[in-house]
Amino acid sequence: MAKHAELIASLPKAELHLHIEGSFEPEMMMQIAERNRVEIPFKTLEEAKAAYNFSNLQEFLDLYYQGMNVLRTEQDFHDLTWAYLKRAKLDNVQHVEMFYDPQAHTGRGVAFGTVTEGILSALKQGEKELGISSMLIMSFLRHLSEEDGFALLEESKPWHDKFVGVGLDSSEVGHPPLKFERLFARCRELGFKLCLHAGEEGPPSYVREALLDIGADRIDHGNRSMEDAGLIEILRDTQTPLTNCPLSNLALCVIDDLKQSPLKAQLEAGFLVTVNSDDPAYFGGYINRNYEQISDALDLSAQQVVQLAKNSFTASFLPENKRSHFIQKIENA
Ligand SMILES: Nc1ncnc2[nH]cnc12
Ligand SMILES: [Zn+2]
Repeated sequence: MAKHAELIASLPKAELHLHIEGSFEPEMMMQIAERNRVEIPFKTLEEAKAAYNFSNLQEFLDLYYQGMNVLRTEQDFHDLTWAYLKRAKLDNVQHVEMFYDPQAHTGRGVAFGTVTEGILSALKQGEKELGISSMLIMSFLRHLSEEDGFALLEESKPWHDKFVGVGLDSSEVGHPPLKFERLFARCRELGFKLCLHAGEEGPPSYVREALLDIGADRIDHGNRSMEDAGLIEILRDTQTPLTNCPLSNLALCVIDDLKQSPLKAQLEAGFLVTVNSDDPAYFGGYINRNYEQISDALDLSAQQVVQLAKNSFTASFLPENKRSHFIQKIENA
């Protein structure tokens, strides 16, 4: 058992970096494939699990996009989201800011409204029945063009009040934030928070672009920021949140060992860093397992674990009164 397992289980947490399509467990994938009569390349659960094996981001993404191909109906998206929320509840997640990738669905003929309404209905149910508050972040796929991004922004117009922000994900190297400079400027004008994956595989210059040229409100991953002393200073001084995903970093070979994670150094440098699960069905663990494994690997103190849980609310897009409510709850725990 992990050293701080009980403490971790007891702490209220916010999950700020979670792709709902990355919570698609192979069991559910097989059920939905059957229900929708969609062919998948696995005959058994064992075969599916054996395929969840990758050595970089692109290998993972190829599987991730293939897996979500079985999702076709509003009910599918509802079921996927509901399953995640029930699982998150077990880990004492009390607030989630969830990414989804509409272009990965509209690009194969599933309507934007089908995807979005399915997710939203489950989030509403999660609030009511599980007491988990939630916000939705619409992500742009960075391997597609900025023009495609503008088309998504237009298509999503009737739902703009349902999103707290927009994101940028998928294949990082070769697709720097500045490729989407005009798109994010427009999103900022529309009042969206900006969350960009940067510095996962890509160089520190991508984090600089996200932060200084685009004006990101949060950096997703940001591991490679540690290679740039100037950037370290900026991240500390601006308190721009970083959403670190330890088991994702390990599975995608961003690090060879959890001991190489920058998380402790970032905490000790005074960054507003958080722990998240990214794509938990693919990377071997939901949020508590991420906290447990990284705490053991880096020998984090109980105080540092508590700090991470507090950071998860401080770094959220919740209004100040709600953030301090949760932080108070942690202090009283
Ligand atoms: N870790 C990750 N990096 C980039 N794009 C993603 N889409 C889903 N998970 C991702
Ligand atoms: Zn991610």
